[in-house]
Amino acid sequence: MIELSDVRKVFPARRGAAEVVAVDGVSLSVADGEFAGVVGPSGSGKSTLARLVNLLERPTSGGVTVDGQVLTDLDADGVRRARRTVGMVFQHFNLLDSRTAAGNVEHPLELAGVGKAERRRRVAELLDLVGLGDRHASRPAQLSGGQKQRVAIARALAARPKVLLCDEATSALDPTSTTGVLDLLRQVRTELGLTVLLITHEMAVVRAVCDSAVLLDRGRVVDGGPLSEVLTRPHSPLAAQLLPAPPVAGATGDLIRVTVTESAPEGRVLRTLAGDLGLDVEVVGGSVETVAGRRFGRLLLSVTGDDGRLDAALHRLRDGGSLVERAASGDEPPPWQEQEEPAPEPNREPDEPRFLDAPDVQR
Ligand SMILES: Nc1ncnc2c1ncn2[C@@H]1O[C@H](COP(=O)(O)OP(=O)(O)OP(=O)(O)O)[C@@H](O)[C@H]1O
Repeated sequence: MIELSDVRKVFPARRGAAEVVAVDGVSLSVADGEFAGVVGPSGSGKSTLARLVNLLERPTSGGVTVDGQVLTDLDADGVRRARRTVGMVFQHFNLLDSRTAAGNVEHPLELAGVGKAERRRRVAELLDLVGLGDRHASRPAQLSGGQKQRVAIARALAARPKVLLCDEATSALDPTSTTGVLDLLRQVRTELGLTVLLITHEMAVVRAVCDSAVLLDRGRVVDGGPLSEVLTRPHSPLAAQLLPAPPVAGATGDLIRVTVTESAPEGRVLRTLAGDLGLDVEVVGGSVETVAGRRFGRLLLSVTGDDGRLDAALHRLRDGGSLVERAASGDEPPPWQEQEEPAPEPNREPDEPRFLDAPDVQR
């Protein structure tokens, strides 16, 4: 379990630059076995937050507890020992080029003083686990990006950690390798009972693997929770990023956006509007995604009928558990969408479409 309580990290002013409050009073709890995401715009404090969890950065104030141990109470030696319970995977793999795949995985075991026979056994087991049982002798330069990240994951698991921190672990990978690495992370989470904290700017990654997520903005948590709750929460800026909504530009008529879920699926929504209430309904746009293993989607519907029947329709859908909003072509994106985006890196997937959240979301 990971527990952050009111954690702040202030980088002091240096060489004429002002001090930076990178993390500003974050409290966060990730349960044992949970796969949690941290998202937010560039500079919002995601990487700093990850580094606070294993005390690569010491918080300026606040407490960090991992697997029941209050890391912020430990001295430097204690922190070094406790850090073994936290594995870390980075965007650019951070492998030693001079060592083979096996040598890289063996490295933390050497540092921990594990005997040679045990090291060999463990390295073989780990490389098998990540699907590289036949690449022991390959050097990083001979491996693809996805394979390098698999070696890095094996290395992070060498000391049998309880927690795995992944900082943009798939951001340098092509889509196929990304899928393979995410599948592997889910697999090791389940097989080894790990708790995973995954930092990413890619909403598709959160949708694919996370059970929960928090949205950071300027060092603060501005939204978060289990994804199934977030996606049905009115006004949720995190839901707005997670589920692409169809743009309203160019659409005409009375427009409504409906969030569909497994308990209020699109078929039922359309039947209610067209069948029960006899409205003319046109699907203008929309998408349905699998998020946290369940189906969620947002539809933009153009509905024609008199005002009374339209109001009745909105009530009927809300009573049936759907999140419904009226949409208008003048919808403005909320302020958090206007912040500067990170510069795209090579091989990054194109930015996800963004959901334009209307201010009148109601159940
Ligand atoms: N060692 C440091 N010294 C001074 N400022 C720092 C340091 N590390 C990070 N910062 C600042 O703290 C803020 C948060 O940075 P951080 O890297 O945690 O953000 P991020 O959300 O991970 O950004 P990105 O998505 O671009 O990687 C930024 O303003 C950054 O410039």
